[in-house]
Amino acid sequence: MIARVIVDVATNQTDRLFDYLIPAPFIDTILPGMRVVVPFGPRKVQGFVLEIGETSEFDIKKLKPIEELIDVEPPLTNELLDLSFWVKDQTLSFHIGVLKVMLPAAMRAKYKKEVHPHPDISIEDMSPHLKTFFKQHDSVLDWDELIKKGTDLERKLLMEGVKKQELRIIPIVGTGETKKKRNAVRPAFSKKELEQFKSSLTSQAKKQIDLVDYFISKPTEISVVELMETTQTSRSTINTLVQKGVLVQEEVEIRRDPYEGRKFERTEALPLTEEQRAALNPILNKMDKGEHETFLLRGVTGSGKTEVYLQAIDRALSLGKEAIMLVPEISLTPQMVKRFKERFGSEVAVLHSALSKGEKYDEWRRIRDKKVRVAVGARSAIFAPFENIGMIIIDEEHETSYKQEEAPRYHARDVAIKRGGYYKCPVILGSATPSLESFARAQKGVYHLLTMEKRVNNVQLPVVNIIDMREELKKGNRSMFSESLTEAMRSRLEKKEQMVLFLNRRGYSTFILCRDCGYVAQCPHCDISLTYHRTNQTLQCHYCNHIETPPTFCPSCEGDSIRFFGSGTQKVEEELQKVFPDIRVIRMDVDTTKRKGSHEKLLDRFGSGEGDVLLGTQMIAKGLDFPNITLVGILAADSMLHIPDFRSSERTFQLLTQVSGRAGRHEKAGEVIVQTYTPDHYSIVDVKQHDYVSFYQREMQLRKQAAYPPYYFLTLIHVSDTDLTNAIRVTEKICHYLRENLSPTTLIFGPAASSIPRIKDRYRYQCMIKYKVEPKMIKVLQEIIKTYQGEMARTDLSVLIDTNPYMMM
Ligand SMILES: Nc1ncnc2c1ncn2[C@@H]1O[C@H](COP(=O)(O)OP(=O)(O)OP(=O)(O)O)[C@@H](O)[C@H]1O
Ligand SMILES: [Zn+2]
Ligand SMILES: [Zn+2]
Repeated sequence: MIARVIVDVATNQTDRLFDYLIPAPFIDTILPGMRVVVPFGPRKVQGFVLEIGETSEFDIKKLKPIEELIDVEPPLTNELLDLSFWVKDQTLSFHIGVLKVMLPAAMRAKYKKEVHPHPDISIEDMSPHLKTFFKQHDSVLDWDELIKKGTDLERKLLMEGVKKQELRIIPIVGTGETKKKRNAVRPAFSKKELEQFKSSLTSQAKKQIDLVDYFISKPTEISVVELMETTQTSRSTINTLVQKGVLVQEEVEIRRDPYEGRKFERTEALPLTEEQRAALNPILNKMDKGEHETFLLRGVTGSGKTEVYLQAIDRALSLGKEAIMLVPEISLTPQMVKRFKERFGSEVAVLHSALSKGEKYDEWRRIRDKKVRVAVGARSAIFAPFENIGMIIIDEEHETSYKQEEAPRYHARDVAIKRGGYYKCPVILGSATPSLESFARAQKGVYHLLTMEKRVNNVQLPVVNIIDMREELKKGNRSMFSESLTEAMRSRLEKKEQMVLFLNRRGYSTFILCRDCGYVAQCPHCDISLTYHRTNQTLQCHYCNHIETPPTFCPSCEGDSIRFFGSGTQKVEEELQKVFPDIRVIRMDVDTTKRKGSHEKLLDRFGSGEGDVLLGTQMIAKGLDFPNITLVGILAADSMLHIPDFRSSERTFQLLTQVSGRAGRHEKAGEVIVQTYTPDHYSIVDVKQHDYVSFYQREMQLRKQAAYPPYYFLTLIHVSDTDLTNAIRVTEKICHYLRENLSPTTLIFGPAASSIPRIKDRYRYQCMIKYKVEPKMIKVLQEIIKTYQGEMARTDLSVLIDTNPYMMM
């Protein structure tokens, strides 16, 4: 017997199946989808078994045997193995990279496996040899040890035990951060004793008193870190009380189910509005018939798309099937997760990047073991290893985070549709602002278009006012808030209503500039200006992490007119405090949400009314559904328009619409104030009118003129090298080769310097291909990779191909 294996060595020469002999003990147990250890040249490497066969095209005598089975049950299903071939071709990736991206990160490393008697079987009922085996060993047995040390017969018997379900193998996957424990303290005294102790303290021991007070009101265990946070005390104060015997310190296990112990009230399906019903029916119809179709659900913000998703998933479950729900990372908020947990309870697994490796593995395991039937997660959840999928949903389908920006450069939307075809189930792409590609496909009838134009309960869409900031300047208002916005904020503060202030992070960061000579601090390794970070007063490069201290004198003219420009969220917060000294600001940006769970805490605080303003970046644009928000202010609406990317208008329109959508979602009417320097730009005007279709039509005109998607397909080839001339030379050669080999209707642009011509001391060039039909495309691109493979391995040259680019820089 032969196993065909993809080995974990990513070069072009290895990107194919290698044949290995299956040693006798593994013959009955080995299955496609399992990982193995195999000899490869002088090394031992991991690999995935993709096929098992009787014969090899190669000389059997020269084949080497598999050394080890890493998995006892295959982590990848047959369908995912098939899918991996397709993904690798579509994205021009190494096969091994695709297989690995389908598994949770914790499984990319080796892990321990414990052997236990199967819980459904008593040792007495086991086959005789296993019985004696367990009688001899009463401690926990390590699977790999047993396999390594055992005789061939013993190995075979063990394998059979697993197959016959007499044994159970429990993988012990480390969390990566391994420590699963934390320090906690609890009071050793009763409430009365605590009070007595408190009275024995002098008033100098203020911090100790604070701690004692805390435990008088809350006599339960709390982690040391949390205690320090809530009581604003130090570890040493806590230690003092531990030494005095007032508190007991102990190590407690951190539970890996992040939602364990949390109670979710079950919700029932809501009676649908007419529009929701009209959207849901055709989807249910397809599901009942067991047919695949891709639906594009365009529903304005607050139209109740989520309820449609929930009921579609519900139908899949009642048909005995499973469902995958994708949400962009940033809108995978606790609020969002809650809505799914409340409806489907313990049927839901959640996969997102805020989980630790171990937690992610546990959730993934629950899917693979069929313990849950709904997977909610960000991009990679599209590979959830279900085997009977009835529904796949991609919320906010226009989000570019569904495209992975490193190899394998897959788009979750394409994978979703591929899997939907395999399982003959519907796929819903939902958005208030669909991508142009998807809407164009819906217009052509490739996707089935469903529309919801009204908000639930006839709530009105917010009134959008556009403020021309050039006029403000003329009036002499130099602050970052226009008069209208200041007035609107004042009135919300009076009415005790809440507001959201949005600052676009991208293209709008703080930099330093010399007012005399125009010097801007630049990264010495990248052609990009450095960003000023207020918190630790440094200049940082966001591309290579270079850090330096800001100059006090201009390095160029030696003048002292160095100023900080632009406005980050911190700056906005300071300005807000100046105008409204009592305003309570909850700021959400990369700095305030670094710690795990802080995102949730900030939103909870805002939800419970502890803040007047939620101030933030992209992070607050989506998914928020708070009834008391009646004002949304957008500070620099056009900052993204100037990014050199053909999608910049589309992104501006999408983002502004999403942020606006946070206002007035319930009883209270909403207002949006958009501050801009380009009030006449259609992507801003159409936001005011809530007119997606108008925006779509104008943008399509421009895309047509400029030959961009959806009229053309794009492929971008990035060439970079520390050696400038070589980067140019290689790009020239590639362009030449493409011109020779692709059809005459295909447009080839390049070589051109990238819009950031240098990053980390590497010079960057591009070649862009625009095409309509190009059957030879994949072959030609594979040829290019092959040509430069060797040079890339030996030198600093890098040639990257992106067959569906979203980052044009
Ligand atoms: N049929 C219904 N009856 C009553 N309330 C509903 C119904 N459907 C949805 N809702 C409520 O309406 C509000 C808006 O719905 P939801 O958040 O699903 O909208 P959405 O279309 O997903 O919006 P967005 O794109 O802005 O996130 C929610 O509070 C939801 O609970
Ligand atoms: Zn200067
Ligand atoms: Zn840099």
